[in-house]
Amino acid sequence: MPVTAKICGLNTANTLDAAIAGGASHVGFVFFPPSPRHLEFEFAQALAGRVPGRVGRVGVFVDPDDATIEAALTAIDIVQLHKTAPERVAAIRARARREVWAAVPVKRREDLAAAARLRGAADRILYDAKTPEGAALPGGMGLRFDWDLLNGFAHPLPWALSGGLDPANVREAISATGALLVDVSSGVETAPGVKDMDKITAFLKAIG
Ligand SMILES: O=C(O)c1ccccc1NCC(=O)[C@H](O)[C@H](O)COP(=O)(O)O
Repeated sequence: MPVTAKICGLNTANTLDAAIAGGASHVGFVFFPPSPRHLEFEFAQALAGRVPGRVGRVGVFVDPDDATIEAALTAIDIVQLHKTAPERVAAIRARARREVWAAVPVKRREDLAAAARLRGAADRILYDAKTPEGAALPGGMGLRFDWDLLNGFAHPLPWALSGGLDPANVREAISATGALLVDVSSGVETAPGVKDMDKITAFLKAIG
């Protein structure tokens, strides 16, 4: 099975185009004002218009209210939720009528128990590195977790691997975990929120 990739936190036309040209299966737009990758809805819509139908447009949210999701729906195909309780994930999925991914932050093996609670609520789990208590962002911080924690884990849903991936380590991450979908943000940036076209291209080449 070919491995595919989501390039997250895209915020310029050039870097979005590089992700599409490089073969990304998904592109991510962040709707979370504290993030350096946050997009206004109108701009997200303009970016979304550049994305061909074969590429999934993923909206990234942190425990959003209904109005926030509603405002973004015209720009996205998939809702990705962080810090959102399973019952709320299910409610958003029912209301938005979109595929829903839910992040499971991982630092220790016991963190994986959260995955089972998403069965029936989400369509896909995004295993991501747990960010420190009090951190401004629940993702997009370039942190990785111990990939061996996924060894032998019975995944309750389709899943993707995220957290601290970059062009140099993504191949090893895929070998270690068997991931078929990988997700990256900081690893293809030159500074927080500043995506780099060459790094995007290198990341997508590395998984091919
Ligand atoms: O990227 C953000 O700014 C962000 C903000 C709020 C919630 C989630 C966020 N990112 C989620 C992602 O899907 C990232 O791609 C994922 O956490 C991996 O990030 P990185 O470790 O920097 O590659």
